[in-house]
Amino acid sequence: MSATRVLVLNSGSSSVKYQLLDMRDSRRLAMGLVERIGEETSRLKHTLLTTGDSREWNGPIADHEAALKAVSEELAKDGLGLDSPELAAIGHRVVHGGQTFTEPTVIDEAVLTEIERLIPVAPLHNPANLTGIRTAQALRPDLPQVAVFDTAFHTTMPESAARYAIDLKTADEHRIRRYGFHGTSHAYVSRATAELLGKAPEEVNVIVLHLGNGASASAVRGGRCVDTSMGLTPLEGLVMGTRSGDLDPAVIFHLMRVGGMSTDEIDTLLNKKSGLIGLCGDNDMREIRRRVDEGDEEAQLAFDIYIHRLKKYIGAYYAVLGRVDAVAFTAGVGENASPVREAAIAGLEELGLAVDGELNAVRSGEPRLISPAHARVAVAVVPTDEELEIAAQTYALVAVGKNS
Ligand SMILES: Nc1ncnc2c1ncn2[C@@H]1O[C@H](COP(=O)(O)OP(=O)(O)O)[C@@H](O)[C@H]1O
Ligand SMILES: CC(=O)OP(=O)(O)O
Ligand SMILES: [Mg+2]
Repeated sequence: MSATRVLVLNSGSSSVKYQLLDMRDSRRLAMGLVERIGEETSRLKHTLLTTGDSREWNGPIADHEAALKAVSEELAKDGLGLDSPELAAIGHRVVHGGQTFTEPTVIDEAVLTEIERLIPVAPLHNPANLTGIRTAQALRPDLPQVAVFDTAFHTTMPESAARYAIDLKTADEHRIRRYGFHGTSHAYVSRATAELLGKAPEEVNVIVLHLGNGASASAVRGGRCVDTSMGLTPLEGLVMGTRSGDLDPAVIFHLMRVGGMSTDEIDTLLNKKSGLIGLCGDNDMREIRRRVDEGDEEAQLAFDIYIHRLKKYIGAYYAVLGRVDAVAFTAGVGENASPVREAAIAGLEELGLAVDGELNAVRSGEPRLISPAHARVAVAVVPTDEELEIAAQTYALVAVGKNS
């Protein structure tokens, strides 16, 4: 019996998402989520997809190591434990791979050292990713562990997009450049959008809008990323759940000199207390829309700022690409919030962009067009599947070794 299963771990700052897939037919066997790690009210939700049964566990889970052990126990209850001989590999989402990692990579000590070296540029993400890897290694030391990097898809950006206009020597000394993130999602969604249009990825230019709690836009020409909105860290670009996105860098000097704030305080302000939550106290788009519908002015302003920034990036990437075949909305907000899609595209008719109200209101887990028939540019909702993409890349890497 050959091992054909892959466990995918996506360790976030306070959560772990996981999926177990059988790569013979890319079928999901189990999936789940541990959230609020480090709090008293942590929660583990596990679903066995072969039966559809779900279990929930509530109580304190101290750290990512404890979370992964709890996940391993849940999987074992369904006979899918990490000790299974059918497990071929564990695939890990790693957020920052710098310029070093342009491909999925089998993890060894040197790879771990490099991921650790990149912590200063991904302080919310890389430490959690590392704990996930180390815990998984301790549970199955014999198994290949593969890192799939958020930054990899963006390494095709030309220097004109990847460089900041600062002194070259200083930039190079500190490896300051635009890396971009959510690359696994941008890669998957741009390919799925081409498929939806019945074309090969090489034939189409797509603007991908990944709108989750973290949010980023990318310009993809013929399957290759040519620009993206996140930069050195996942703080640049769009307005996000808790992150400010773009601002005048002088805001930081001002807060230090005039506001008397420390570097760490400003870091926390911009990464955790800004964006939608900073503007209106809520970061969940469902809650913000509910408040907007009740006439809440703060929520309306937060929504308007969010949409204004999004629209600016659509225009910018239209100009970068020159010709656009599709704009694709994805992730939690992009897939579910029809008012966001409607407002972001409103007024762009001259660019060939429009949304059909009825199509936009459809709720579905399938890729779908929401632009009117015969529109010059397709507008689409394309659900992302970072876990499937990580599993496919992980399996491709380990299966090649086995079959050759
Ligand atoms: N039905 C919905 N309507 C509007 N927004 C939604 C809906 N469901 C989820 N969201 C938004 O999606 C966000 C989470 O997106 P997700 O892609 O899962 O983020 P992440 O992977 O960064 O945690 C939530 O914070 C919420 O704003
Ligand atoms: C890179 C990033 O912002 O990731 P997430 O959306 O998972 O926070
Ligand atoms: Mg996400």
